[in-house]
Amino acid sequence: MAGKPVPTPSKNPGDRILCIDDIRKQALKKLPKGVAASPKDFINSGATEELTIRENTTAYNKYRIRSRVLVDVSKADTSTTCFGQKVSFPLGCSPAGIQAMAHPDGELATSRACAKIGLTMAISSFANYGIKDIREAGLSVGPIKHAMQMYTLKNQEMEESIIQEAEARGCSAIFLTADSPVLGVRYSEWRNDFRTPDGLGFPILGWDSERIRRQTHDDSFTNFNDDSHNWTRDIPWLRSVTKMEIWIKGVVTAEDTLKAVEMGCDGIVVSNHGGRQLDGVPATIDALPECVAAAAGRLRIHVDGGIRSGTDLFKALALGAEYCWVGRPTFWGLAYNGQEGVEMMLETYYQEFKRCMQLCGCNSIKDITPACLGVVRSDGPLARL
Ligand SMILES: Cc1cc2nc3c(=O)[nH]c(=O)nc-3n(C[C@H](O)[C@H](O)[C@H](O)COP(=O)(O)O)c2cc1C
Ligand SMILES: O=C(O)C(=O)c1ccccc1
Repeated sequence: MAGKPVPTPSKNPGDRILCIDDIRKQALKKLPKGVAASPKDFINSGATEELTIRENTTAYNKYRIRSRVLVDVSKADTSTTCFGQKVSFPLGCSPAGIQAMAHPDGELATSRACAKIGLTMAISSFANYGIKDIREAGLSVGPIKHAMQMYTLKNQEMEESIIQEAEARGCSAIFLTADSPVLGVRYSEWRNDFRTPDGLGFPILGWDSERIRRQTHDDSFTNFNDDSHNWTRDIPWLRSVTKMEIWIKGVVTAEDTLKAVEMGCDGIVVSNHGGRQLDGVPATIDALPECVAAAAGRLRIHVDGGIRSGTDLFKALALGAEYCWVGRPTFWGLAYNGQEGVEMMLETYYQEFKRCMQLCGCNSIKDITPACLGVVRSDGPLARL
């Protein structure tokens, strides 16, 4: 359970894991080298100039924390709820495909780690393990909620059967990834002719390794995802086939937040796919406030992209997100040390987040409000939000 730091395996003080970037550095040493088609590049890179990837992280730096002092924070409580279940703090593992390229246990390890720390996980349609196995792996450790990530597929029968399987196995929500009618323009992936490493399948889709290896990542996307996806056709259809919550992942504007409200969605994940789809879209922390304002409490709002510390998490909550997700750090944790590495990654966020709350004088998640932040201006004092 969150609260106890996970012991650092390395005896070498220089290798001690103290922050997320330490885990990333250790992971890079472990991920297969190979210059071509390297999973390392695939995980860390994104679309064209990678402006959005960089801004996802750096945009957090313009906020400063208006910390309040002399508050009794001895009983500060980081817990909240996600999909109706108590979680130890507001963080989960974003849906991210092909986790077995970072560690053979892949999504099973991530599910166990999330359950151990008391958090939620989203399952990618492109997971290397089946929904049943991922659910059972987590549930064998403790109560855990899962969201099932979906794309609108050209093959609607297949889409429906995946949704039914997810519901039957006890998933709580659909995350409909809406930012990917086609894959982004990815120089690194294309130059490297990235293909899923040999031996890994996508059981949720019924694809074996041989089939996957025949095509590039880009081709499999193009052949598979329906670029005629749209709000008015797809959301009512989803509602008609499932009782799970329906969330739209990939929203970065007030206009689309209003669309999601209009279509009766349960929530949105403010996300730019970790800067892997359309380069030049805003950092998610910069898009969040307009989405929060447009929603006006009518749907739930989560966010992912570039969150690399407990302080980033705190800032996202202060700006109106209810829950945050991380993508690449899961791969780094897996590559570093499988399930234990993901636990260490999640614990690192937990420790930083709890201390940030305490040092800011916050005793509960509801104490984290816009009043906790200011914006740095070049020409004057800190501006309040
Ligand atoms: C290697 C990799 C695979 C991903 N696979 C998926 C996926 O299958 N479905 C999806 O909706 N998003 C996918 N994403 C995007 C993540 O869900 C998430 O939006 C993003 O990674 C968050 O940004 P961060 O990596 O900066 O935390 C993937 C991201 C990465 C890095
Ligand atoms: O590359 C991605 O961003 C992505 O969404 C994905 C989808 C399927 C498998 C691996 C990654």
